Amino acid sequence: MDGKKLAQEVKAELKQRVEELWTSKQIVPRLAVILVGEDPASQVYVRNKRRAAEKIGIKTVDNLLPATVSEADLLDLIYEYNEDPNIHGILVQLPLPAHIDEAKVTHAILPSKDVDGFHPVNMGHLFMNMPHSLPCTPRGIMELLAAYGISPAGKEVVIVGRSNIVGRPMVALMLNADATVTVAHSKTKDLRAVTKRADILVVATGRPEMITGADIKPGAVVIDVGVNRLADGHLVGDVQRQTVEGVASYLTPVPGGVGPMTIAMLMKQTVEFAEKSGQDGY
Ligand SMILES: NC(=O)C1=CN([C@@H]2O[C@H](COP(=O)(O)OP(=O)(O)OC[C@H]3O[C@@H](n4cnc5c(N)ncnc54)[C@H](OP(=O)(O)O)[C@@H]3O)[C@@H](O)[C@H]2O)C=CC1
Ligand SMILES: Nc1nc(=O)c2c([nH]1)NC[C@@H]1CN(c3ccc(C(=O)N[C@@H](CCC(=O)O)C(=O)O)cc3)C=[N+]21
Ligand SMILES: [Mg+2]
Repeated sequence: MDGKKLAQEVKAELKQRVEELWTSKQIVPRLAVILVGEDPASQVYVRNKRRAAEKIGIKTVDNLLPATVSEADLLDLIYEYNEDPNIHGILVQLPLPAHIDEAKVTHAILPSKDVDGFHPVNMGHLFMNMPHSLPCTPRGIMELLAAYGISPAGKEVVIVGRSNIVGRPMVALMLNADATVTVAHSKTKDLRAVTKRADILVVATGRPEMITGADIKPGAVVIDVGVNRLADGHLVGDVQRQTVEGVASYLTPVPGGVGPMTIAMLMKQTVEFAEKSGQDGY
């Protein structure tokens, strides 16, 4: 499944919507990105986001804060963006340094500007199938499946991983799409027995190539969320491509699968918020 190609198509459509927003309302979508510390992987994401935004016509306001920044100063920056009517989306790159409370920061972002969909209000709405903001990675996966004509309705969907960023919101989106959902994690007994049931398997563990061909039902659709940088600089997923390829009907590559879709969905959410600005919010 070619996430890179689909992401290009999504971004081309967004570019048109951004032009229309300017013509009709003289609004430029603006996204504030906050990165704390100098984690090299995070810097790559921030750079990719900035590049995608530039192409579409979204303005990004990048804040690269030192790892030593205080929680109070970080919160103050968020409050400023909450108040600023020209900022439509706020994203704080996770994980944060240990001295900063991630929950406190996530909860400080105004739900109406929460492009990641991580605020408990947005997460709650999502689980009740009344979403305001959709987490980018799971949403990108749903759009990939749709583009390939794969409907989760009535299917056995197994999600490996239960993080707030990927696994949990993925559960909600799959349930909202009428799948029968099973969630596996590090305490799951006999993981293979569980993954082998899946018609659609979503893997988000951060364990390089942990899922192999022996873990898959023949013909399954396999979505690899993992992005693991090996010591030799090589990028691999959580799924072992060589052994899974021959067993699965579809597999998302790493790189070029879920990653580019995540960025495209971040752009989409920002444009949607800009389009809604001035309307009844929260
Ligand atoms: N492509 C993209 O857009 C994105 C990619 N990623 C990538 O996806 C991966 C996962 O990210 P994230 O969800 O943030 O990771 P977390 O570390 O937050 O969560 C990992 C989850 O996997 C579970 N897990 C870990 N080891 C095993 C195991 N051996 N068997 C079964 N379950 C296991 C954990 O279980 P437990 O809860 O019990 O600890 C946990 O729920 C990473 O590689 C990350 O880089 C993440 C976000 C976006
Ligand atoms: N608040 C927050 N929101 C996030 O969405 C978020 C986050 N924090 N912290 C980190 C994870 C990870 N993540 C990725 C996004 C894009 C790629 C991506 O574009 N990957 C490319 C290649 C990247 C490369 O070459 O390194 C690909 O898979 O083809 C990867 C990973 C978003 N995350
Ligand atoms: Mg922390």
